[in-house]
Amino acid sequence: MGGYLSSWNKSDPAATGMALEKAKEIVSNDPVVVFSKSYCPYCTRVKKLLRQLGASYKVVELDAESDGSHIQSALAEWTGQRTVPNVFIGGNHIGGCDTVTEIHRGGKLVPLLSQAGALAGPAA
Ligand SMILES: N[C@@H](CCC(=O)N[C@@H](CS)C(=O)NCC(=O)O)C(=O)O
Repeated sequence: MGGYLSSWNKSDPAATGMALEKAKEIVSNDPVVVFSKSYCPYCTRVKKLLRQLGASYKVVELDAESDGSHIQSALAEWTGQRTVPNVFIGGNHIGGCDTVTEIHRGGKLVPLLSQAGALAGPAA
């Protein structure tokens, strides 16, 4: 059985493996990474919070990437989380919008961002 319909959106271990390598490389190269979907309101909320805090962050919009569904599967295998936003800070998996918001409420988000080097230093 061939054709694009038979492969559409089905699990593809090789592609997921390659997507995992790619996701790990992105996460190790950027202090803050948000795997997102452009239409996702929770993603918008997280990106807005990070922007308001003055953090620099990398966004990967999975719905705009040709291998986005493979990256999503790879993230699910790696982190146990399939939903977006899927946020990493300092190379560590943090979670989604609820978790990031909760961490911020507890006063721990800014220190995490700072430790990861995502915040500009204090003005001289
Ligand atoms: N409680 C989650 C909600 C996230 C959520 O429901 N995201 C939706 C998109 S708006 C999702 O990932 N749905 C599954 C999918 O898009 O594959 C959070 O705080 O991040």
